[in-house]
Amino acid sequence: MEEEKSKGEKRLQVNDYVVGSLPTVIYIPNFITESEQSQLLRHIYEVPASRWKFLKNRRLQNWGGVVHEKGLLPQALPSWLTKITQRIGQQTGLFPLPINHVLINEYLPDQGIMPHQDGPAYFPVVAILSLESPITIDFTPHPRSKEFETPMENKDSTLYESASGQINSPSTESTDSPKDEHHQFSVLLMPCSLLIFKDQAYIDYLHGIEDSESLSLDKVVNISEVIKLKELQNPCGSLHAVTSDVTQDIGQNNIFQRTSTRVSLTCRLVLKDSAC
Ligand SMILES: O=C(O)CCC(=O)C(=O)O
Ligand SMILES: [Fe+2]
Repeated sequence: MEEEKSKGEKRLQVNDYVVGSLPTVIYIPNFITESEQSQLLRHIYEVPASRWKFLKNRRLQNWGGVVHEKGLLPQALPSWLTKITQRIGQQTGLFPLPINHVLINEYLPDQGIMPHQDGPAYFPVVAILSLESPITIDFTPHPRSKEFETPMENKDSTLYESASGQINSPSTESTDSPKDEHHQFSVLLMPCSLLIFKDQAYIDYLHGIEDSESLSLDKVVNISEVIKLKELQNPCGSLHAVTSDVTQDIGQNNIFQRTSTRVSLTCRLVLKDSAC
């Protein structure tokens, strides 16, 4: 992989990591090592219990300050987080300023996050680091893409907005069908991986995780990760079938059963600092 040096960190050629048909969805496997994952998890679970905010179907920690319409009421990120956010900034080169906001979401196997947009408070690039267990994140064209809508009604919007401190535009639970079913896709997020989505994927798509213990691999665009997952689930299984006919194998067994907790770090940049 072609790489160049940038401020002590190797700059990745992010275009080499584009998955699916949108050029603005980037998936980097093994962005951190397993030992870095363990260190992060240790920090996450060592914080005082009061750091956790409980939502209807998951809990989260908010780091960096409170996000509201006027911008961010900033609070410095702890060093165990800046270690990783600086690396994301330097290796991807996709953030014009240091990442200043991190949400840590914890999902039990039957928990997810409803389809939503992250909204205009953030610079339109999101980096999501996945820890502990795999999950699929689904992208759906916004029913009214191109224009930013405010929420009308949704399952957990009140809790989500107040407790997470972010300005979100969750899906409206409307019966509108997406503009083009064929443009729905999923990305399989393995532990230690980094997902980045930006621009069109940020603005014209909703993203979400089903609150179900069974996740479909049908629409996954990063197929090589599906193969890895199947190897993990069935190390002595029919590997030859996987390598000889990937599509057929995925078609035969395309449900992934979640059995353990997943933790994610959503790393973003709030451009407006409301303290200024
Ligand atoms: O946990 C994830 O992968 C998604 C989190 C997310 O979409 C958010 O925090 O806005
Ligand atoms: Fe999000």
